[in-house]
Amino acid sequence: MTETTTPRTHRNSPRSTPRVDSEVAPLRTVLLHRPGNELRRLTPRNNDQLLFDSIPWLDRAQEEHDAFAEVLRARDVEVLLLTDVLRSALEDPRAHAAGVHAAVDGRRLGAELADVLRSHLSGSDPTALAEVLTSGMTFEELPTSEGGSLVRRMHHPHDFAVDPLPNLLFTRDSSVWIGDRVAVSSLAMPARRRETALLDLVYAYHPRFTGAVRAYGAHSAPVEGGDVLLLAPGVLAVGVGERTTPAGAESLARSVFADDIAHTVLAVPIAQDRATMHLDTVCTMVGPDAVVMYPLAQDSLIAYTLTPDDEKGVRVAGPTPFLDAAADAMGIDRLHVIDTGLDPVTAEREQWDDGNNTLALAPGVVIGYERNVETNTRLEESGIEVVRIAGSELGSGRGGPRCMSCPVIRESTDNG
Ligand SMILES: NC(=O)NCCC[C@H](N)C(=O)O
Repeated sequence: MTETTTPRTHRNSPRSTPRVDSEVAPLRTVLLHRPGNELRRLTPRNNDQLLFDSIPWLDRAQEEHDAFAEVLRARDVEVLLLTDVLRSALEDPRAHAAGVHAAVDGRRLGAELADVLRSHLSGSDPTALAEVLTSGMTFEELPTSEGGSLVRRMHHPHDFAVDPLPNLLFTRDSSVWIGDRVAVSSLAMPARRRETALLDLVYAYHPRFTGAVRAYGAHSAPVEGGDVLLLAPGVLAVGVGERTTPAGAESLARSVFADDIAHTVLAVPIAQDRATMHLDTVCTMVGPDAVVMYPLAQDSLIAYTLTPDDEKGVRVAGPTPFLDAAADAMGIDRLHVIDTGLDPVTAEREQWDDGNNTLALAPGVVIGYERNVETNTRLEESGIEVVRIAGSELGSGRGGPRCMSCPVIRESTDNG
């Protein structure tokens, strides 16, 4: 299967520079990652640590992902693939040096092997470097060298000299556009931390993102994009749980207030469980004033309301029920919850399979996994168009269409 190398240019879009103000305004450009050899690194011994629930079948996962990308292109969405933009960015010698730096972990390799790997990667072309950065490298794949490194001799040949990044698939989490600024996430789990360096160099050196101004600091307290919902222009909800920490939510709020790109941040506690690792696993927006939400969360979600104070600090109010706090901040009467009306067992099963993790293509039009039959049916009964995609393999990493997509351009909300 060949990889799309040239993103298709969208038509009829008045907006061509990155900007995202809402969850549901018409989607124009999105960053995806087509799964690659990094998934071949998963074994029953490492999949827990690498945050996968089983061992995906790569060929089928690629087919499913290609179909996902095609659904987007068919709706006139420009699809940027992370591997393509990473390779292009690595053409810049400064990005190449940053990539080599990100790959070589001297603490793991020791001075001698670190030098060997650094010099090997410094001479490699952008495609080869991108492959190592995404798929990692085992000790047996390291370049040969003179002498007898203790590190090389004592490691198992299949140990990772450079860790693979199978969760790159979930581009939602590693960066998030807020207005015309991009926040490169500070990812919480060790298995995902190196993703920050890759997104950092893409946004710094890919010509498409020249001039992109940053929000938040990539090396601040953990904030993951799956926890960040742009409820309305200037209003963010930030899940705080297994990934985003209270300190992360507070410092993101400080940063967006200082940049004047938001006026309210709702910090929403979520259970510290794998099933609810991000806010978007229990709640996503399907219309400008409507969400689909895990029924068991509907009455229990609360929010602390953060606003800027006069001293350039953050005022904290609440907690109050999330739906009330959200409607208040959005300036609407009510944030409607689409009633999926599922019995508790079906609700739990479909939540686990990312039934609530929809990606809005436009107000009232979302992409969802086909397997969540009942959630999708109830959404349609409420007037939401659901474009179904297969995800039997993609879902093994526990992420749905929203998790697998980072919107880069959405149309202005005036017409959305
Ligand atoms: N926003 C999301 O919920 N993303 C899914 C991330 C799944 C990935 N295997 C992880 O555990 O981080």
